[in-house]
Amino acid sequence: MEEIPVKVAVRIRPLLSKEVLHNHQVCVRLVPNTQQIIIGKDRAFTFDFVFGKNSTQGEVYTVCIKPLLLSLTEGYNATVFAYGQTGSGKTYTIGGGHIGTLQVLFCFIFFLVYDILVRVKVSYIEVYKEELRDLLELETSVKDLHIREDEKGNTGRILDLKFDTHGFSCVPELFFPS
Ligand SMILES: Nc1ncnc2c1ncn2[C@@H]1O[C@H](COP(=O)(O)OP(=O)(O)OP(=O)(O)O)[C@@H](O)[C@H]1O
Repeated sequence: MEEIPVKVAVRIRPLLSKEVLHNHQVCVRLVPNTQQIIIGKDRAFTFDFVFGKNSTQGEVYTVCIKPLLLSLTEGYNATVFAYGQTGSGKTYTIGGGHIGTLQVLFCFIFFLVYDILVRVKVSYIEVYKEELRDLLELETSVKDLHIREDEKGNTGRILDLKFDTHGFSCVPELFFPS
C-alpha cells in the first residue's frame, strides 16, 4: 500500500467538570478495535490513529511523535500541528511535551553523532487569530512578531541551542533573522 506522508490522529478529551456540572453530554465515542469514531448516533469517521478520553500524553507521544523524531534523524522534515475548535484540547495535547521531545532528540543525537558539534534550532510559536506569540520569550508576547525567511532560509525567531556531544552542554543563544 502507498505510504501517505500525512497522518491524522483524533483525540477525544473527557468532559470538563464545568461541562459535567452543566449536564453536557458526550457526543463522540470510539469504536473498539478500529481506528474509527462515531459522532452522534451513527456518523462514523476513520483516522490513522484514535485516542479515547482516558488516553495519556505518553501514549499520544509514543504513537504519533516519536516515530517522527526518528525520521528527523534520518534527514526528513516533520511537522506536527493540532487542529480543532476552541477548548478541544490542542494546547493540552501539544503544549506539555516539548521538553521531553527535546530530551529524546538530544539522546538520538548523542548516540548517533560523534565528534562533531550539532546545532539544534527551535522555535515555539503560537498563532492565535492573525497574531503570533513567541512561547520561548514571553516578554515579546505583546510585541508584533512576523514570520520571515533570512538569507539562509531560516524562518521565524529561533532559539539556537549548540549541542556539544562531548560536553553534553547546551548554550541557548537568541537568533533573530533580519
Ligand atoms: N485529554 C485531556 N484530558 C483532560 N483534560 C483535557 C484534555 N484535553 C484538554 N483538556 C482540558 O480542556 C480544556 C481546554 O483544553 P485546551 O486549552 O488545550 O484547548 P485548546 O484547543 O487549546 O483551546 P483554544 O483553541 O481555546 O486555545 C483545558 O482545561 C484542558 O486542561
